[in-house]
Amino acid sequence: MAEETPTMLTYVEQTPAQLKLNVERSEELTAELVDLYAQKPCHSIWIVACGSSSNGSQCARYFMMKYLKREVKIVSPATFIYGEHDLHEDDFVFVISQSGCSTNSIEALDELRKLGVTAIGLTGNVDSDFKDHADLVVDYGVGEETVSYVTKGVATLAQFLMLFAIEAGARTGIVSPEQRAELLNEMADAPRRHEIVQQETWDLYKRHQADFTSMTVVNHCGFLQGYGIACEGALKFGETIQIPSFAYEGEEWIHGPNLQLTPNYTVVCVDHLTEGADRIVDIYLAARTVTDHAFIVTNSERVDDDHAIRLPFEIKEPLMMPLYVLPFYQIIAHQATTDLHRWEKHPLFEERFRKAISTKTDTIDQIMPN
Ligand SMILES: O=P(O)(O)OC[C@H]1O[C@](O)(CO)[C@@H](O)[C@@H]1O
Repeated sequence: MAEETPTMLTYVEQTPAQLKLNVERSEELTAELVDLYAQKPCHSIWIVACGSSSNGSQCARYFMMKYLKREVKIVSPATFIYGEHDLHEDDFVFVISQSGCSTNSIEALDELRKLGVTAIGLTGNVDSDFKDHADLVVDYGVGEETVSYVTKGVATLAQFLMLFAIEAGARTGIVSPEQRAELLNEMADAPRRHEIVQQETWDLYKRHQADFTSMTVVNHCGFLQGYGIACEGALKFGETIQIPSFAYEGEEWIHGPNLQLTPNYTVVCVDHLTEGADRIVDIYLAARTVTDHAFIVTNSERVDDDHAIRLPFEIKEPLMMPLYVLPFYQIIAHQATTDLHRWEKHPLFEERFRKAISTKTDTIDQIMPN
């Protein structure tokens, strides 16, 4: 029997097993990057990445800052190449591309070489074009993912960056052995939590299928790691459902973009579960006064269950939550696109835009044929 073509959902469902495998081989998985990091005291960390690779980094950013006690800067490859590359001599820089085929990320590796800096490329495909442009190619451990609307790759990237922070922190004496053990122990529960969120999302989707298949404009809000998750949600909804979909830091949303709110808008909030959590709930409740199409990931009792995704487990380190909250967005993006028969793009986009400008090398057709 012919094998079924994998979909986004195939890889959402594979994510818990990959998260489990990777946390169990934390030290080995991150060793190459940790060795380089520990060679000399680091000033700041720069991550150069676009799209989901940038969002996965945004999801891990505050965890990395907390456990490495360093600034972590995320810059898009073009911005880096065109001018924002004034590196301090002790800065630690790497470029991320899951496919290893994004032309802007490949050029950022070339830019690093021009600047005389070791060009480190973090990727899910070590045999991609990255290998011809990097001094060191590091595999972040996604396993296989052949669908270009990446899902497993985003969660495992965020996990890799968090594991890197734990192991580099432990190696440089910032993270104690007890802290390391506690963090890895909680991360070992992320696969189970991921499965719970998958189920919660299917329940929410079934209750609100009419809402999720009638969205016209979506505004996504969150703070800190909640903002990272919202950024990835905005990208996925935009890429797949093909509707205007934007992410805002919560307070930024209510300082302007909220002025366009109508009962037709969809608003999605992600509670980051620490200081400021009340504020995101306030923002969600304010949005609900105008539109019924408002949803939130939260454990707050101020919010009714009907519009909420709950996280019914003991969370000690909320900065880790992207590892198991991302499927909320991924499942809705997949299912709404499927229900709406919206996988095809506009014919002029296919015929003209794709020919007018490219963002990936030709190798992408072998790496992500689906
Ligand atoms: O991580 P990569 O492979 O560089 O891709 C970055 C982004 O490019 C896209 O494939 C669009 O070209 C996005 O789906 C993806 O998030």
